[in-house]
Amino acid sequence: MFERVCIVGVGFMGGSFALALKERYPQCQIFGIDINHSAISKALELKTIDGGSTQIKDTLRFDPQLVVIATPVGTFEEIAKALAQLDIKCVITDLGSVKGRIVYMMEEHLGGNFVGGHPIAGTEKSGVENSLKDLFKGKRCVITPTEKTSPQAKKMVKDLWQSLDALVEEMDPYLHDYIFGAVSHMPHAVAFALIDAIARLSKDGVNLFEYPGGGFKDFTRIASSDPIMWRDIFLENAENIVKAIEVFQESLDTLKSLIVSGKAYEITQYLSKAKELRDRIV
Ligand SMILES: NC(=O)C1=CN([C@@H]2O[C@H](COP(=O)(O)OP(=O)(O)OC[C@H]3O[C@@H](n4cnc5c(N)ncnc54)[C@H](O)[C@@H]3O)[C@@H](O)[C@H]2O)C=CC1
Ligand SMILES: O=C(O)C(=O)Cc1ccc(O)cc1
Repeated sequence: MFERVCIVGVGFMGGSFALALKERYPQCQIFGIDINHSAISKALELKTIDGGSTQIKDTLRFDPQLVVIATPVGTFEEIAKALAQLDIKCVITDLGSVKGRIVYMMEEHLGGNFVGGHPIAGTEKSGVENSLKDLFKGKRCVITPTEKTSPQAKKMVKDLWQSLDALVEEMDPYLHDYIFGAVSHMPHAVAFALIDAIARLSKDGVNLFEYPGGGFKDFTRIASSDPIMWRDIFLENAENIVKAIEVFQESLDTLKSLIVSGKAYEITQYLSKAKELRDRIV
């Protein structure tokens, strides 16, 4: 089914997508584009890609059936403009964590052949050397077609994700940003901020980072995530994230007041409700 696929951004996600494609379609040739020369050489060395270039114009030479954009979301507009200038006619999709405005902007440049995508699968690691071939298996993948999306392009992207054993769900681009602003982006902001707080609570020669137990490590693993990727997500989905942070601050303030006033019963109620909701997550 797939013979030539081009991946723009050969990092953790682009590399994982390449490995998953290769496993499913062993005959598929994968060409990587990355502004960072060392990403291309590592990917070639690991045989994650079959060819590569630091120049997006080389996409044309490869004549792909599909282009997958896997760079930080802040780079999407310049990449869409470059692909539009090359007059690329194939289907184009992406793996970015923010959709909303971005999807409509990409469509302005690329037309109905663009289909927004977001696999809800990842880790705190970045770089092609950390790529995982089974990353998408059994994981949700949101696609965000609009009224402008070509039905054939949508079908190609949907079928591809299903063939990689992902669980595809279609969603409005702005609803996507509300949901993932709350369940993914805000918790990452909280994890980064928690580390900042612990740094500021360390004092008089006491380095609090020497003492964490498993809970702290579990909770803050995602604060090891790539700063550029997360800067771009925070800026691109700012409105939803700021609202979610405000709601979180209210929840924290409620708990804080219960602690300050020593209301043991109410604290138990608050914690029991949170535990019950958390225990329901599969
Ligand atoms: N890391 C994760 O767990 C997940 C990430 N995503 C999304 O996937 C995308 C990629 O993330 P990662 O692979 O984790 O990042 P990464 O940092 O591992 O890889 C990004 C790659 O893009 C390259 N790049 C940056 N600007 C470029 C440009 N203008 N042209 C060509 N290449 C460029 C970088 O050199 C790097 O190799 C992001 O949009 C992110 O929001 C989505 C789901 C999960
Ligand atoms: O590391 C984790 O647990 C993540 O939550 C990874 C992740 C990061 C960004 C996404 O858009 C989707 C998944």
